[in-house]
Amino acid sequence: MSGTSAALQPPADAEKPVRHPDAPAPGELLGAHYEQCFGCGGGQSHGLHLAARAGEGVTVTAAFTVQPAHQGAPGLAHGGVLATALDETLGSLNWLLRTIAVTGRLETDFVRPVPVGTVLYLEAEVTAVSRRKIYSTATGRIGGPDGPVAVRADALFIEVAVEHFVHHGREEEIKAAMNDPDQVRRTRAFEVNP
Ligand SMILES: CCCCCCCC/C=C\CCCCCCCC(=O)SCCNC(=O)CCNC(=O)[C@H](O)C(C)(C)COP(=O)(O)OP(=O)(O)OC[C@H]1O[C@@H](n2cnc3c(N)ncnc32)[C@H](O)[C@@H]1OP(=O)(O)O
Repeated sequence: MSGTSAALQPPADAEKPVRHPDAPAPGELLGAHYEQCFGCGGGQSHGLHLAARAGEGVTVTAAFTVQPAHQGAPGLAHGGVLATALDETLGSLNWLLRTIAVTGRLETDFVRPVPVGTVLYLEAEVTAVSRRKIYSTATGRIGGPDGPVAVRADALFIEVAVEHFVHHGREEEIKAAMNDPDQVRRTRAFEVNP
């Protein structure tokens, strides 16, 4: 069974997404938006280390190998970890819009079990934009980039200002991020008007 709730249907006046002129070129690796991110950061030893790559239009691809630390049942990936991989891939689309956004809603279908050691091949696309709301969809395939779909998701991301993190994040990490020139540079790469 699969389906998408009404909250993830773009309104009639939603617009087609526009790739930002300064977006990374198709084929370019996007890199981590934050070194300590569980999804994409290199600084989390049990993280997913998901490496997303810009595609054509407002699309990305990514791959991640399920590790023993990601198990739910014996030898199988935890569903929440797979949802994280989808969430992270969908979030990386915002590099192409040069918009900072957070996940408001994420609806996931788990179609096939994903064993430890499997490479999950992810693809994501922004389908519509309505003011601050960014609608997107993703799939994760196994056995190869054209293999069967194991997981899929639809999502709604909401655009936020950088102050969202400064206001809500724990002070010690926020201070460290603001004092890290590399982090400031990465954050600016997300913003249209840094
Ligand atoms: C140097 C400085 C250091 C900083 C460096 C930072 C690096 C930055 C770079 C990149 C970061 C990217 C990070 C990606 C990480 C991967 C993705 C994640 O895991 S994100 C984490 C999980 N998500 C949350 O924690 C959101 C928690 N929720 C909220 O904070 C709020 O609810 C928020 C911002 C989502 C919305 O709150 P409102 O007050 O701003 O806006 P309202 O008016 O409620 O919503 C706006 C519109 O969106 C709809 N909406 C909001 N939430 C919805 C929902 N759950 N379902 C359906 N519609 C929703 C509303 O109905 C409204 O629609 P209508 O404009 O009226 O048509």
